[in-house]
Amino acid sequence: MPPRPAASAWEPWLGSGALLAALSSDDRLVERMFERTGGMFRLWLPGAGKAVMLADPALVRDVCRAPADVIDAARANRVQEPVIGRRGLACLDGQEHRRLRQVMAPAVRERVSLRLRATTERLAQRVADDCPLGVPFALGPRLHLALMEAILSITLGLDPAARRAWEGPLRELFRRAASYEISVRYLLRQVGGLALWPSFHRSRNACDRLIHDEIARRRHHVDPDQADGGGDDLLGMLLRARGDDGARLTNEVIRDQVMSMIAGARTTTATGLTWAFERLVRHPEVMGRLTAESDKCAEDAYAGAVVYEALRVRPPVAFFGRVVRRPFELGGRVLSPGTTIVVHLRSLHHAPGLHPDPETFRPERWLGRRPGGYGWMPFGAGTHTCLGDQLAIMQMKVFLQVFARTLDLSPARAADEPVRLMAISNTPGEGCRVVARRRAATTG
Ligand code: HEM
Repeated sequence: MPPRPAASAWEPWLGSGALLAALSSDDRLVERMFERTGGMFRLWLPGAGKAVMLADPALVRDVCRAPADVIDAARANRVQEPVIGRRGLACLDGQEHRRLRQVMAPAVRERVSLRLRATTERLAQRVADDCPLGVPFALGPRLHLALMEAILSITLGLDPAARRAWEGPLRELFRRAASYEISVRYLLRQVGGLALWPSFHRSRNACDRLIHDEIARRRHHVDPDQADGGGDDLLGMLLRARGDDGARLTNEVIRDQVMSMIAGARTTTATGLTWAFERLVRHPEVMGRLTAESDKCAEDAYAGAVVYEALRVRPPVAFFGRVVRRPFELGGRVLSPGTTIVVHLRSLHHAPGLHPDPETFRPERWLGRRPGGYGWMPFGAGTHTCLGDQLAIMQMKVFLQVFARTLDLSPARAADEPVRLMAISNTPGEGCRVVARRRAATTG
């Protein structure tokens, strides 16, 4: 990043304008603000007040390394509280947060290489086989449905028949939670903007009833003191877990973690995968190399590199946030308590001097090395880093390889799909419109 120019009185106004423009789907102004200000600018965030937006890796590192009594890693996530609940993982801090992460991690981290991989392969093959042939269609919505199915199975072990009862209420709840209405209501929460929202509460209650019925059914039928009593999905692990005092988790705490997992996984991996295909179909040489590797079935190094690169050039989550607890010096400025720090991931990943030729989609840059440090952080960083990172990477690699083995994909239109900011997701404007043809080698 170039040296930071002196702060101007106009900066928060310009910064807020740039964010507004980004929310109405043009984030070029955000990039221009970063160019003007050397990777950090001030703005006002609706509902949160004073804020700075960051894209300078050195400053992001300073924020991520700051001690917990200076930077609050959970407070910025409270905007998720209406859905994931007060005790949802992202809203917690300290000992309670650490303990719950330890309980939940095995469901999505340690099992990733075993049974989940085979299940993911079967799911990806079904989705690839169901794609229409020879006509343009949007691949994204199909990936979203498939990955929702996956997370419901990992979290609650739901089979297809049981899943049908959950899909409607969850869709309804998340439709409201991702709408602009929730931002306005969050802004007005002090005067009852969220409390006085009957349709939202009806949707949430419908989901809560399903979760509590499932908890009750498991508690009744299985002995959670057995090694795999309660099931080997996330819910089973939560039912068997005990707190430091030896007591079991309450139904409310379990409900909040189930919702945290579904909310965390619901669109993120599918959006990342949709972007990976959007990039691949516009880079036939990359697709060719992925296909050659996938045909061998034994390796996935190149598929991994494609995933890392897609998450770099088009991170599905647009930002993550932290809040200042005590006066904090950052890049020559002192941020006062209560200031929200927003890390803008796409600009960070394109910061000058970080990745050579940053605009180019080139998976080769990741061959023989894993991303690390503060210049690649699609999953955030520190104590609140994404719990599903390894699961998401595995799912993306498997889908890419199965699709490459099964179909020839080409873009339905030549131009890149625009990046649309929806809530905090960067989504492909057309949902990745492609034309699929069955690969000659794989037919019959
Ligand atoms: C490509 C896919 C994904 C991306 C890009 C992504 C991104 C993120 C980001 C940026 C955060 C915030 C991290 C921070 O504040 O430092 C986060 C948190 C979280 N994610 Fe993901 N995520 C993905 C997939 C998943 C999946 C599949 C799951 C569930 C299995 C999941 C569950 C969570 C949870 C529970 C948290 C909160 C962790 C905590 O606060 O301790 N995510 N994710």
